Amino acid sequence: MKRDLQGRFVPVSTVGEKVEAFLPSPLPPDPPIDWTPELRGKFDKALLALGRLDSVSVLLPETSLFIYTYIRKEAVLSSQIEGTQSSLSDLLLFELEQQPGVPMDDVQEVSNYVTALNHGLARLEEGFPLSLRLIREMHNELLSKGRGSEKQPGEFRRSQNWIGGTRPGNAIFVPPSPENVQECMGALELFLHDQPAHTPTLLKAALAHVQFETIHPFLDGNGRLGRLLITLLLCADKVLKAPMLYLSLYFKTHRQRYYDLLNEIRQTGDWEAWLDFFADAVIETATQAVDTVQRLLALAETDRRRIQELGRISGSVQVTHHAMMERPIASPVWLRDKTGLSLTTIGTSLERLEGLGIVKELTGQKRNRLYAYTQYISIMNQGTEL
Ligand SMILES: Nc1ncnc2c1ncn2[C@@H]1O[C@H](COP(=O)(O)OP(=O)(O)OP(=O)(O)O)[C@@H](O)[C@H]1O
Repeated sequence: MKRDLQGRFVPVSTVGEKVEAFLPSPLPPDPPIDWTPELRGKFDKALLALGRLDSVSVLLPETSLFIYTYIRKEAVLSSQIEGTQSSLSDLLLFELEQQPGVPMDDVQEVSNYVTALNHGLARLEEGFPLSLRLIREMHNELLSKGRGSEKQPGEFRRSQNWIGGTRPGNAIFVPPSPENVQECMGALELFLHDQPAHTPTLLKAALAHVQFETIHPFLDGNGRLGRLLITLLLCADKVLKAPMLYLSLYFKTHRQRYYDLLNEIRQTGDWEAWLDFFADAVIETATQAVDTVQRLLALAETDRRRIQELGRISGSVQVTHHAMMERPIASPVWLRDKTGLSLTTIGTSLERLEGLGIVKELTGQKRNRLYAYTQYISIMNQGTEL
């Protein structure tokens, strides 16, 4: 559905140039969303896919083990959109204080993303609302260490920014001036808190993401934070009990269409086209996530049966294997601390797991060895390869 311009242009002077900054109208869209049977059908399908994802993550005890690596997979993907060259294994090695195969700044960036997401989830758990304060706190975590630290972590921008182009004059888009950021974000916060009217969560997440990117409230990290916001909203409103839905891979795969849609909504007011894309993203991503969980569970089950056949020693090998489902790259010391088994027993268990081809030693050294649950990592890795 076509609407008028979704805001107004305000002349601003920046970096010696006069340009038109865009001041978006507050959400929700006016006139309201046109729920054609096709769009309604797609949203119903998206909600169904989310429900399935939520039920596998809640009903199966083992899925809680996957979350650790799953969040890290998202961090890798979301940071890759930004141009960071770090893999899931690099991040897991970094967290074990081992040297990853890529520049430290890159992996630090991915690690910050994990910290930001976990911070947001922990605050929600405490009962803190999804508010501007929480968004700024997460931004602080996202940029506080490494490359972004000079880009005002945790603070809304105090200068004019622009998207695309080398200067404001040839930019694709100039977001609102810094004087208007607080007001725009205040309106977005009201919308998130269902004022003046309730908006169903999935629709809210879709609309808020675009509005957040249009306001571009920070100097850097707007893409990553805007993507985090989607998952956080779904968790805050209990659509998902575990943070299992991440659209980064879909946005990365359909990047041009994603950017075009963000741009076009402002001009044409065609929110429905964006909602259609967003629902497709949710359906595909949630379905893939269920598939990943099922493949991981099947792998774990097959490996457990093989371990069973080891006979008398199998008990401690099972315990070690179980711990490696939480950390698919682990050191013997971490496994000892996690399981309470002795280092000697862990060593023997890892040898047996290696013998079965389930784990692989990574360092080739006699000391400070590291073990990877290779097939598990390769299932998780799908889509993250550079
Ligand atoms: N034309 C546009 N209008 C509004 N937002 C846009 C437009 N093009 C891109 N964006 C958004 O801006 C984000 C990039 O902003 P920024 O560089 O601040 O974020 P980032 O997290 O550092 O980078 P990235 O999103 O590439 O990981 C994109 O991910 C997208 O969400």
